[in-house]
Amino acid sequence: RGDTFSALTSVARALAPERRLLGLLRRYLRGEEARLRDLTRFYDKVLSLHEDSATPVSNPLLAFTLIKRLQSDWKNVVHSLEASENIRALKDGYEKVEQDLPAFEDLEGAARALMRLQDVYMLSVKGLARGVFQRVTGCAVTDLYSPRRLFSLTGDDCFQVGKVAYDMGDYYHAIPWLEEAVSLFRGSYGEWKTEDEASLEDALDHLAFAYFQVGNISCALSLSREFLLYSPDNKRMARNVLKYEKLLAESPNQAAAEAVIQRPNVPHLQTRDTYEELCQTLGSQPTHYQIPSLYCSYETSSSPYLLLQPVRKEVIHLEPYVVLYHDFVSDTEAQKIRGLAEPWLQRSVVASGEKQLPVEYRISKSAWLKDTVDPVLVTLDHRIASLTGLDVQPPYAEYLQVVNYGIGGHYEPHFDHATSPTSPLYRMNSGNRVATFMIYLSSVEAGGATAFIYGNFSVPVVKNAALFWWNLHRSGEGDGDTLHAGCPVLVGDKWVANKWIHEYGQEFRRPCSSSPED
Ligand SMILES: O=C(O)CCC(=O)C(=O)O
Ligand SMILES: [Fe+2]
Repeated sequence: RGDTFSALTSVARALAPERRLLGLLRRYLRGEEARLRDLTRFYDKVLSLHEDSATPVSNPLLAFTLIKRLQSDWKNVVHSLEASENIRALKDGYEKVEQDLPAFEDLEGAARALMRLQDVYMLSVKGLARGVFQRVTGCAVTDLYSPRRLFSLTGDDCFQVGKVAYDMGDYYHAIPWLEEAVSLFRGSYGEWKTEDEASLEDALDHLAFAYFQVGNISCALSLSREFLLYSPDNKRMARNVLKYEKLLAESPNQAAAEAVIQRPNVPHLQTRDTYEELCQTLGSQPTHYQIPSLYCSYETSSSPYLLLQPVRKEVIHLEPYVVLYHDFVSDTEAQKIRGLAEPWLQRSVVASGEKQLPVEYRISKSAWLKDTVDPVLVTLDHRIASLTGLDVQPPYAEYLQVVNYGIGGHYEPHFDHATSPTSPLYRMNSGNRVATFMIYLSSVEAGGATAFIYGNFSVPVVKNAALFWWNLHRSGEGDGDTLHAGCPVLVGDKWVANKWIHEYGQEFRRPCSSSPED
């Protein structure tokens, strides 16, 4: 529980309990409909007796039934247990499903994901609430993705996102989401929805306080006044209005102060702008293909295997050296590997000192697959070895790490190699991670590119292709230029597999050098 949002397969699995709940609600509705039909029948019957005859009691049969109704029928109607039996069945059914439902941390994780997508892709909250994925820069509006069917959010949906930010003191995100909630609630005022947690008053209350927190007293005041229109007896709000009026009277220019709210701190601040720009290109490099040293070829070199089945190789970048091997796996192989990993997926962790921890900057689940699990993994190892010329037998390479990203799943700029001597990566006793071989096991609809920050390029998710790069210089020194990231997935189910190859075992395959530049 609490780990549904961090992989899309887990999110998909949450469809099952909802289908069970739908079944329960359908049964409940059928039961209640039948009950109300029967009550209506009784009502109509008695009503017609009152309307029909002039002296309904002159007939002894009618007189008898009047007495009987008042003595017995009405009591049975009013004290009927059917309604409570129906609701009991619904509640019992819900309790059985409850343990399979996402936890509050999932709601938080999913809400943070929407905010992340909003930030990295510069999406407008208004657009998101209407179901469109539009980047807004100044007056220019670009569609980053056009869904086949528009799906819009309700006031309560937007309130919940805003509330997650609000509770973290993150007013930068809370304000636009609560603004949207207020505007949607205003538009549907008076239409009560059973499923809603919040109302217009709640949204106004939170938004007013958020504006107060960032120093926008005049907005706080007008929202608080609007609140009092709906709940005039609220003492706390009345006190707030007085406080805001006093503050504004003391320093009237507060009214005009439109303070610029800073986006809350995120790691890698210095590289964040480049990272986000690279993500926004969604992997397209307009100028990149004009450089002659970057080329495509058929790799037939080192191994007889490749002569029989050449692999299309695309040199993407030289320093750091990054190549993309197209159609490295088949659709069947990709599907097979995803299926092997699925039951073992666990929240991804990162090395932090000597420990491994889940972090906000890596949102995915992953599983390690040993070669012995399935012959397809052995085939894959042979193929990697023949393409790279490196030894990928344990302990010279790690098991295959299969990764499934979650809602807005990402991996912010990082190095694959260890940057501290205490890193858990050294536990294999085969040195540092000299190279990364990463296979795209799925496509995505939008987002999820692999961005190389200092290389200033990003690679789109190309299904079945594999990306290769060296993490270390020939001297064994980490190559700082390999700082890279998995951009947040905007729309889609992204899967990758990592094969990390270590230094030892490669001495004659990639001879070392003392020049730090190599
Ligand atoms: O998913 C990606 O595009 C990059 C993943 C990555 O860098 C990693 O798993 O270490
Ligand atoms: Fe990486």
